Amino acid sequence: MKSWWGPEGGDPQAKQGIHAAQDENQSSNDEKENSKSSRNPAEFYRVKPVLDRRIHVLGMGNVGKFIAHSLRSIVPNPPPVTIIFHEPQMLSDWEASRQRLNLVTDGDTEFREGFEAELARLRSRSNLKEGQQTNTGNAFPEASGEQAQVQESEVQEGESSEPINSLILCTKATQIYQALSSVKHRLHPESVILFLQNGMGVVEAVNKEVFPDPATRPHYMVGINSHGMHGVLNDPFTTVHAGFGTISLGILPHERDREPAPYASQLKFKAQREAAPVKPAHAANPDPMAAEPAPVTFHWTPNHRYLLRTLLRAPVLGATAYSPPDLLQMQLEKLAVNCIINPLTVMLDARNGSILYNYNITRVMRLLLSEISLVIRSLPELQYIPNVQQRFDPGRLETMVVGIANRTQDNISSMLADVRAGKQTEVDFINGWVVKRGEELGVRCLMNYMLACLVKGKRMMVELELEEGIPFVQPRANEGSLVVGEDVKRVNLDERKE
Ligand SMILES: CC(C)(CO)[C@@H](O)C(=O)[O-]
Repeated sequence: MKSWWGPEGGDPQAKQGIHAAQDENQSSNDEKENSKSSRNPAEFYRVKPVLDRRIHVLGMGNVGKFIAHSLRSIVPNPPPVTIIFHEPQMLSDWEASRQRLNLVTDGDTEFREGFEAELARLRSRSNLKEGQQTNTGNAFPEASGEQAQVQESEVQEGESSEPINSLILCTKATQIYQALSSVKHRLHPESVILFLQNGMGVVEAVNKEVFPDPATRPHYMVGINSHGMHGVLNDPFTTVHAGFGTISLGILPHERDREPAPYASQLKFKAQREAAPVKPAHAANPDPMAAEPAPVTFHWTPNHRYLLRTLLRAPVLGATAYSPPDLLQMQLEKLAVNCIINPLTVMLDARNGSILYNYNITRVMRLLLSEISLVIRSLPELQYIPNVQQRFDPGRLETMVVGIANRTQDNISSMLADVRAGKQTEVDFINGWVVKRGEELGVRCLMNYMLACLVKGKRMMVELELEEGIPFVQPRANEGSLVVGEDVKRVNLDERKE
């Protein structure tokens, strides 16, 4: 498996991002404005020391294991790392094992140890909603007697109620609510959460569903991972680092610190109102009479700084820090690539290279990209950024998609792997996000809508096939994480034998 963002395909504009050292300068500049006493990073830490160095990693898929392993590889003085499992069985397997995470690179296995492990059981979405009513944003909310009892009785063996200051969230976008519900009561307004999901709209969904009150909401960071990893069959604590990539990181300015934007998308497109002509998609343009936006000030908390600096110290991650507008544009570029490669490989049931050198597929790609490009170029949040029109031109996006499909031609896309395993896909956070934002901006994205529906339909079909034990995919050797379909088939057959 190759990383999708190799140096040879690196995009020159994307590389405008600020390197760690520059970021340090940038952030100290911001702090000069924010606080006269914080003149340099050392002073920042003297004024606002980090009391807890522990980093929690939630989501023990390949990305989670890779991140946790990399953090423990930092020399000198690696941070204390807690890995969080969702299933009691996984925690028992870990406790029965040598309690090591292994990373295989070019056939060499390196192990890391010294992890703490905890259980945090997934809660249903209805529990999450209940939690919202009681959450005060404090890691130890003062619950009423009855609530306290419920919370106390819910703490099982292996679970913890200690506050979490730095959390790296590595679950799939589709698992985000349940994952956060399992630790929500341990997060507080000064905690920082790093989101490492594919697609867009995850943070907005979390704000709506999990942390609706900005006053008690934790701080956020976002990361874009381009490393390629896969698992090893019957070895839950080993990950193969199959393609070297990077992790692009940035902080998201918190609503508590944000200036109100001088623009707003007002036009709402409703699919039912067919008769009404679709207005030109310029609702996103700022009001010409409105004042220029105030410069954004990034408020760095000690936990932000600590988590960012720690990740930058892990060489294998290839982490780089970017300003929020640069990171947003990189996320949108990745989104455009995912909107094409992921669903098309699902529909073709083939590796990434299958979309290349095929004129009919190219036509489909262009139709999809025309919608995606228009939505992105109409986004109000990009209106004051120079060169957005050129950067997200459909032709340029096509060049990117083709380049990445070519470089990863032997990979099975994450969405195809999910569909083959009968798992829920991230399509709602990929093509679904384009459709949703398009609706808000008056851009009708019928092709992306249709493709998202087809992916969901195909997934449903596979789930039914798996339930009936029909074999349909043969994995290649060593593709441990991709053979779930095979396992399920085997389990079903075994059950029948019994
Ligand atoms: C770019 C990509 C499609 C390459 O496999 C990857 O982001 C994925 O699999 O989701």
